[in-house]
Parts: sequence; C-alpha cells; structure tokens
Amino acid sequence: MRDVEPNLIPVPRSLVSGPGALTLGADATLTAPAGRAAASLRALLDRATGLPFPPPAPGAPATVALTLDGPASLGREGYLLDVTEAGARLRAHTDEGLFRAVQTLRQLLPPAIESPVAVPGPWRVPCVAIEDGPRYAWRGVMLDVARHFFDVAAVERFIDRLVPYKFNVLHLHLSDDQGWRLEIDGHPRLTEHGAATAVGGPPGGFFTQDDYKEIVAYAADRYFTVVPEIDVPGHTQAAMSSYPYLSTQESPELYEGVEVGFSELALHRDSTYAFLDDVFGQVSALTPGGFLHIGGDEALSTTAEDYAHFMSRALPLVGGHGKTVVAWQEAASAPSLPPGVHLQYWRPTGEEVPAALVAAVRAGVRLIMSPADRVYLDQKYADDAPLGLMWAGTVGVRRSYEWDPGALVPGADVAGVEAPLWSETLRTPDDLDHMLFPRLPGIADTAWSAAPRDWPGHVRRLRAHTARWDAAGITAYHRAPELEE
Ligand SMILES: CC1=[NH+][C@H]2[C@@H](O1)O[C@H](CO)[C@@H](O)[C@@H]2O
Repeated sequence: MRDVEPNLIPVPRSLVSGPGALTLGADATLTAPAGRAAASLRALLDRATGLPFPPPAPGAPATVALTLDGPASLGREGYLLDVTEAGARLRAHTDEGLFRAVQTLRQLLPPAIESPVAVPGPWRVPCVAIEDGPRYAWRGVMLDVARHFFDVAAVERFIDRLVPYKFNVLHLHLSDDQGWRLEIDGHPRLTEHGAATAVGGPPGGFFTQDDYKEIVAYAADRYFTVVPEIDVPGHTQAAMSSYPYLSTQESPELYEGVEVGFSELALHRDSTYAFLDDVFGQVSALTPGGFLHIGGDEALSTTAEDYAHFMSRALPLVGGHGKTVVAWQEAASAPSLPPGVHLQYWRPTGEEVPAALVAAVRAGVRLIMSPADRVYLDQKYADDAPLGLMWAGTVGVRRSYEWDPGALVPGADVAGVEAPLWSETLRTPDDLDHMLFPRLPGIADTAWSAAPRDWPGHVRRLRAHTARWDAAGITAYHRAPELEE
C-alpha cells in the first residue's frame, strides 16, 4: 500500500512509508564499499552536515550501510533502500545501483542536504521501504555548446543539476554552423578560427582535449556516459569556414545567425571523408562511452541521393573507431544502418512518423525519444517567456511531464529519453538553470518511472523540490505558475 510518499522524483517503483524517522547525529556511522557511490554520499554528508560519519566499531552495525549484496535481478541500476529508526540500508548489485540509491537517500534527507556549506540539522530521514529501478536505460540531457560556448566549470555545474534526478547520459553538441568547440590535432583552424564566435557574435570558445578529458572524467565519476556529437553533413559552416576544402562554397564565412539547413559538406570529395575519419578517430579515442553522435539533422541543402551517398560513406567510419552510431532521425533514410545504431526522434509528436523511420523501427533500430514539443528545453515556457525559441510551440511544465515515450512510435524499441537544450538564446549558466528547472525533474520521472503520469502528485512533489533548488543555489529557476501553492 502506497503511503504518503516523501516527494521523491523520480517516483520509485515501490515505496512504503513506515512510521517514524531516523535522525543522523554526531554518533552516526557509515560503512560502504569503496567506489563512486560512497564518494558521492560522503561528499554530500561532509559538505552539508559536517558530521564525521566514522566506520562502526568492529562487529557493530553501521547507522548507514551501503552493500553490494543486492540480487542480480536488480540489474545495473536497481536498488533496495530501507530506513528504520535504527538505520539506513542501501543495497544494490552494482556500485552504479548504489549510486542511484544515494540520490534517493539524498532526497529523503531535508533540503538543507543540498547546502554547499555545513549547516545545522536535524538530519531526519523518514522511515521507508523502497525497491526501485529504471524504466529506460538511456536517460539523457543534451547541451548545445556550439551556438554559445559553455566552459568546463559550466558543464560540470550542469552535470551537478542532473545527478539528483538519476540522469545518466550527457550528449554534448560540439559542432554546428556557429562554432566548432573541440580542438582536433592536425586541424588547428577548427578552433583557432572556427571557435572564434557564436550566435550574435563573440565570445566564442572551445574545449582543449584536456578540457574534454576533464569533463568525461567528472561525468564518469557520477555514472554519466558522455555522447559527443559532430553534426554532419549539415550544420557545418564553422568547419567549412575553417577549412574551405570541406566546402563547395566560394569562401565560407563564419556564421552568427540562427538559421538552419543552409550548410553542406562537400560530400563527393575523398578529402571530406579523410577529415571525418580523423575527427571521428580523435573524438572516439577521447570518449570512453560506446557512442558517437554524427548528427544528420536538417540537411536541407542536400538532395536525398546525396544524403544517402554521404551516409553510406560516413556511417562506417564510426564503427571503424569502435563506436556505435547515434544520429538524428533523418539518418533513417541512409541506405543501410550499422548494427546497434540509435536514432534520436526529435520532430514534434503531432507530425506523421516518416516512412523511413517506420521502416528502421521495423528493422529493429533503437529510438531515443526527444520530441521537440515535449522535451526541447530550449523552447519557451510560455509565449511571453524571455528565453528560448518557440518553433515547436511552448513547452510548459505539464506538457514536458505528461507524455509516454513508449506510445509515440508503434512497435519501437525505445532505449530511453533525452532532453536537448539548444543554446541559441542562452548565454550563461543561470540561463541554463532557468530552462532546466522546473521542467527537468518531470522529464527525469518520465524516463525513470513506469508509474502512470500523476500530474497532481508531480506538482506536489515539484513544489517540495523548490527548497532543494534554493539550498543548492539554483536561484534562476523559472517561477512557473504551477509552483504556486
Ligand atoms: C535536431 C535539431 N536540429 C535543429 C532542431 O533540432 O531545433 C533546434 C532548436 O530547437 C536547433 O538548434 C537544431 O539545430
């Protein structure tokens, strides 16, 4: 029987609230297997409570115990979490499962647990019995660092926003018409020239390869897979302006506008594919995750046969570097798709699913669901909202929560959900926070929880989470009308 739940987002698969609470005081002890879950929990407790949490005396039970003796049936990310007045037990079959359990314990603790400095308690944890695990394995957010550049610190702060909500994929949109954002050995002009500007003009910016390694390591410590995107054959003006041999334009200039679909690589030249092979090789070598995203969207200046030709030559290059292809849904029209390919569905839910995509789904291609009118976090909250685009209509809090990723494409093998945050109108980390909150938690819930959509319950939980955002210093969130009591 589901008792009054303590406002967890995502909603766990099964939760029973018991009477009473556990209070963590100066005498509280902690035992956990060395790993990322323990590091995450210790960092959280040290930072906000300042309590020592020593190991228990030999033979004595710990106040908080993390163990890896959970049944294999929990899978990679599932966990059991039991809190009684005597202590908290977090059990999983993997350290990643313990890491997800830690995020749930985090939300059971008072909002002050999000404080960046030690504050007084009491550190009360309501008694619960939870069994949990994700509906989808791919729970992602995309950050567009091409239209406007966001540095390592901003990307790490972005990851910090996602961790409490159990996301596990960070898709970095690294190249577009307005900028190339990752240095590539042997092609210095991609960043010396191609990173010089942005939408509306400078500053531009780019990641050195060491910067990118720092982001990947930070993400991995939090059980995120980084999926880098090099968007081709369209969205390539910055690359072509850097190296005109990649273009059929006379003298391709840097671009600072927000139009799409006008650029196209010279896709009948061997030198283009040699370039791509080198780029894909370096990006793959820098990326421990198994995926490389090659874009493929909005090749509006490319004929269908040229697009097919391009994909027939470009797609195999990715597999040649040991990565599985991710691409926007248009790549469904490629003559053949490599094994394991994931296509990212992004068109608005009202549109007819293209025949090529239906055929790809029938052939077993996996889908990542990113319908623009549901989870494009760059879309305005409302007509009069200061930030965002509105080509897919406005995306309010309820619209981004109340949809079913499994119901949009009949028969699809859905890998999961991903919320793209395009940055044409976004320039600062606070701008990113504003577009993320309060929509992000609902998307996390749709990606993790198989429970039926429960809008009244979600609103109640969201309202309780504003105190967590305030404590964490997320002050720029949109004061949506739904958040008013
Ligand atoms: C996959 C895709 N291609 C386009 C489209 O989404 O809309 C975005 C803005 O919402 C835009 O930035 C992007 O270049």
